Amino acid sequence: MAENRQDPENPTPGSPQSDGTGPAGPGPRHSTVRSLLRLWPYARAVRGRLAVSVTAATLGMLSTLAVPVVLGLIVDGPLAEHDLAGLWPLVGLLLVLGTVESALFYTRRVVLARPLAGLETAMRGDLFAKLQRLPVSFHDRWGSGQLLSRATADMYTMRLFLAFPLVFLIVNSVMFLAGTVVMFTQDWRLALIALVPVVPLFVLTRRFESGFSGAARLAQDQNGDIATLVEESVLGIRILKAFGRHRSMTERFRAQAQELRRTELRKAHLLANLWAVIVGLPEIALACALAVGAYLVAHDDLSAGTLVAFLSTALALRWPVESLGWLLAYANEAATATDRFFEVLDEPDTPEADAPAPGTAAAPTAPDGIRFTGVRFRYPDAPDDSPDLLAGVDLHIRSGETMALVGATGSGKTTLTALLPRLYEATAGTITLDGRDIRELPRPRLRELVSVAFEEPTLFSATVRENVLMGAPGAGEEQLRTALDTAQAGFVEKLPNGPDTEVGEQGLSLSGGQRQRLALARAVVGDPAFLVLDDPLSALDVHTEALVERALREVLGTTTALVVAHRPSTVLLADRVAVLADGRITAVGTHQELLRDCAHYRELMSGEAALIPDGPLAPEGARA
Ligand SMILES: Nc1ncnc2c1ncn2[C@@H]1O[C@H](COP(=O)(O)OP(=O)(O)OP(=O)(O)O)[C@@H](O)[C@H]1O
Repeated sequence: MAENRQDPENPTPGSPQSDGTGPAGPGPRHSTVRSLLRLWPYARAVRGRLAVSVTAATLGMLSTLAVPVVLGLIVDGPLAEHDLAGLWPLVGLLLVLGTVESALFYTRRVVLARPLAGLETAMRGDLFAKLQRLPVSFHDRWGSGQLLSRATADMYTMRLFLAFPLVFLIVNSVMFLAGTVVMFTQDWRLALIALVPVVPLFVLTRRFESGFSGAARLAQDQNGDIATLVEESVLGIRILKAFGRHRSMTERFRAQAQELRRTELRKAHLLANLWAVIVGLPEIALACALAVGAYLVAHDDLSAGTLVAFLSTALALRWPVESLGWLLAYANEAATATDRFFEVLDEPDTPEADAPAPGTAAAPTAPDGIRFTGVRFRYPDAPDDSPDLLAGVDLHIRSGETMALVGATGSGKTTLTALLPRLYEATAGTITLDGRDIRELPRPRLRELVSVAFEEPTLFSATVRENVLMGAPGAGEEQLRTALDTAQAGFVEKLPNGPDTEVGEQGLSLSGGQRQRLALARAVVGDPAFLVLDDPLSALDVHTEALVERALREVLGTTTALVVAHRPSTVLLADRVAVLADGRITAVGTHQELLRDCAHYRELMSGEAALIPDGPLAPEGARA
């Protein structure tokens, strides 16, 4: 079985690199707006509420802007004329404006909270469904933490952007334009002075954006790398402890965390620089406007009330301008999260089934068993100068026959078995089941027909029953019991809740042999027409192995099976044995025939055979 675990000392090969150089690294960087526009198909569902939220926020902002105007009226009117009676209606108006503003603020928040939570759920659901559809080769390339961070942190970033920064980008722009118009109506000279910083700020924010978006992408990718490292360390904690590698793993974690810290500091530095200018420049412009305004009031060229109103308006515009920094930062982070989300969603799906060759799709199938004809395969990331791992495999497993597959370690046995349920696609040649090309079968149908038990038995955080019945969702209690009996999984009855006992994450609360037996039960529960077993008994003791073998023989009598075997005892389950070497099937025959005629087979079996010189597996000569 190909071990896809990571060497604790080396990073996941081919996982997306945080420097963007990995196979699944960042795609072409789009502009922030273009990236964010891709969210529209999801945001469309909440467009009505988004509009209500923007409208409420805009009206709230406008009522904020109206306050300085009323203040100006108070200063130039009732205060200048000592008219106390005229003061109260204007004070009342200020109160109304304050109340309206808080009501609108509440509306803005409430109206979006629920639909955006739904939107996040929908996006997360799409991502998960996509991950289930993507081929195994995709998962080989991507670190699990990269996918985890896309399904969690990135989703949160996108939802938060739609809830606040997006609304405020629109509202603040409207407020800025409205405030500018108000300032020009109050005094155009002061308005021009106050607006001088707009040009340098525009140039600066463009520069900031290009620097910040790179850092935001790097930080999000580094977060994914850290998630991968944490996940692998937790899953592999026993190995790390057993080999005393927990300290070196901690060092690696620290190094990655430091890198992330540096990136976050770079982001903070860029933002701080922008902020210093965003806050500083308008303050200087405002001070100039105040000086000029005071001069104009002193020369009776401007009323004091207008100056108060103008300054209050300009001060009310400080928030839309100052918030620009974090709004842009958030927009960039959301654009990066969107890019990362769609990088996964844009990956080509595994087709359900290839177009059947004309006239063959509905062809009646004959009981022909499994046929590999000229099958070739190489992993996409194999070195260019390496030969194909499978270089023309021809093998016929007759209907109802059990064929053992033996070969040196790394010869490609697991890979060959993985081609049958189309976990990988053969690069050339054909594989047929009862005469029908597997590419013509819809994948769900193919996987109903072909059942698999891998050497590394993966169990999910669910009950034993759920784990086993995964192999045949419609199966009932009787089939469950039969499958558990076949796999000699009697230990299940002794678990606290029998088959309804939850097995921990990856079934870690069970022993290796127990997990292997449950995986075997899962493979046989649906009485599959074709069974693939990848060294299914490797973790069992001799006694249990013998019991499983006896029960398996009954199951194997009704199916066509391919069994990867390392040990003679497993080979004995089979009717015939095929030898895989140099990417081809070099010999096929019964165990005895191969022992007699095939030197490579003798070599492969000799280690085990030597241990049982008088056993039924011993070469003729050894028993003599
Ligand atoms: N996902 C993968 N990507 C790239 N190369 C892989 C992948 N899986 C396996 N390989 C390589 O393919 C070769 C064959 O692996 P495979 O697991 O099929 O061998 P095997 O005969 O089953 O070995 P074993 O008897 O040790 O289980 C190995 O050199 C392995 O490194």
